[in-house]
Amino acid sequence: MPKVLISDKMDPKAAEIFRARGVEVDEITGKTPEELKAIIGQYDGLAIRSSTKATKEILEAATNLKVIGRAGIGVDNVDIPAASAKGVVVMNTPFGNSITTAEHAIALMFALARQLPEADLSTQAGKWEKNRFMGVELTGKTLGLIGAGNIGSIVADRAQGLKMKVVAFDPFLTPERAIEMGVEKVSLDDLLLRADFITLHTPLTDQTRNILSAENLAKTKRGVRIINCARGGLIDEAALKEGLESGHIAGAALDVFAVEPAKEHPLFGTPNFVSTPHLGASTTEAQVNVAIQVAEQMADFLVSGGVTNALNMPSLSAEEAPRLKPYMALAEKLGSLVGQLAHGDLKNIAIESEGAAAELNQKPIVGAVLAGLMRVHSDTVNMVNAPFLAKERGLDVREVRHDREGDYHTMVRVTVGTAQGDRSVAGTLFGNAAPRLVELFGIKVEADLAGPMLYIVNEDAPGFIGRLGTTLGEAGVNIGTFHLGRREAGGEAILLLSVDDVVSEALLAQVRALPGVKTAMALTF
Ligand SMILES: NC(=O)C1=CN([C@@H]2O[C@H](COP(=O)(O)OP(=O)(O)OC[C@H]3O[C@@H](n4cnc5c(N)ncnc54)[C@H](O)[C@@H]3O)[C@@H](O)[C@H]2O)C=CC1
Ligand SMILES: O=C(O)CCC(=O)C(=O)O
Repeated sequence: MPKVLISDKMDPKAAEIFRARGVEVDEITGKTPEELKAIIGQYDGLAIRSSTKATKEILEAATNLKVIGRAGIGVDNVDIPAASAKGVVVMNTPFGNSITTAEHAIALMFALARQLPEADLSTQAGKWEKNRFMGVELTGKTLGLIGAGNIGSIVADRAQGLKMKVVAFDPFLTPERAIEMGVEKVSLDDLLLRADFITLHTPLTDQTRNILSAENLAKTKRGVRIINCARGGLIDEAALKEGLESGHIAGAALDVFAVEPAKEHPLFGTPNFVSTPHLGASTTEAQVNVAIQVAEQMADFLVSGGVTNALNMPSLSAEEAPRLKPYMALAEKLGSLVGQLAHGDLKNIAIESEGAAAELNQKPIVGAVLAGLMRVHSDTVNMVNAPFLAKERGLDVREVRHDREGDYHTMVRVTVGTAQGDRSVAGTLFGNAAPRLVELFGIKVEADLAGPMLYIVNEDAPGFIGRLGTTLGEAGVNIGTFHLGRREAGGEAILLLSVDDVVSEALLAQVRALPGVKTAMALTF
């Protein structure tokens, strides 16, 4: 009988479902990492919320673990690469607590607009300070939404009900979806300039970390009020404190902090600062939803092998799995490559298969391309929800099978439509197993897409490779593999290098300054 550990406080429905499905369950919360390490080896499944950190060290000790189920959305407390490397499936429940979290953002917006926490404290202290608390109306104000996904779109809907004007910054929000949501799609600078209230609803990624930096906070309207129910780390907390103290920022409400639990914090006691202890998902309804969902998904997987809402594994039947697996690895890498390289709004995407690939079920291949593409911007995207999210966001997805066989016995090509025109990448499988890039933006180049990489476009000229090698070598960066392609002799050339460590911004700047370099970007796979 499979055995699951519930290591964070979860609605009792989860344990009920596990037992009813024939899964043995222990509920042991509040363990230190060392204590968890000592017991995790007994379990096939680990059901968590946000307190348990499923780190590499814990996973190393998890000798029997097959699945981690997150009763919630964010999986930043799970080391997904380490779990994948161990073959542990990571699942989340992407929609169960969205309404509740959106409502918390709205509640905090009201708390700021009417200084509810301070007014409550003062009134209960017997002060009756009617003249001290002068609020602002929400009606007619502009709400700036950073991140317009599941939760952001519910916040937008509720804010419109309050007669607010909603402007949104989200690189994946298509103009069509913005119209459908009734929001105005704007640049971040425009949002900062115009918003009376700003609310954040993005995951924490390299692109969103510190999105409200000191510099960006300084661009906001005087009197702005800021709400964060997404992830700590999106706002520069020291700059936020300065803004509140100077009066430039009229109020800030944080449900999440860069370091949690935040039992002490420089922001505590700052005027017009409101905080809650990561309560965004804490309603009875949301907790019942996510507990039921996570237990059902994990039990399905442990008892019958069914996969739903996995972040590191496609949904697959047992027969298709072995043939499709390498194709999905290829598809995800190609999606990730175009996601990292193509700039601006993507309007459409075509996934073409030819040769042996065209004979397979295309859905998992398409799902893997979309997951790779969108995971660049949101770590909550998975194979299952990627096609749905693409549709919701108005991304036109085309799936084409070609009967013909070209230069390769099997090939997958991904083409995205951008404002600069179509951008296409293609790959094959070597030995029917190893994913290989074979074409990038019209240039033939063969490469493994793995680990940290460096992408360079340069003018094909003698001496360049030597200069590049010297620059990387002097910075202590070891080159693993080196792949080269060019349109024609003396024309545009592409270099794809795998490197042992992620290339820093400072080193990228040095590479960009080399003669003949047109583009240099760090990529990760
Ligand atoms: N406080 C709490 O208890 C809870 C917090 N959350 C957090 O809320 C956040 C949002 O969750 P969902 O809406 O479900 O996720 P989602 O994946 O549906 O939406 C995230 C949105 O952020 C956008 N985005 C990605 N990079 C961006 C960038 N650089 N700039 C602007 N937008 C960007 C994406 O395109 C996407 O539309 C997550 O971080 C999640 O962990 C979720 C539930 C409860
Ligand atoms: O489980 C919780 O209380 C936190 C929820 C959360 O942050 C999430 O679902 O991303």
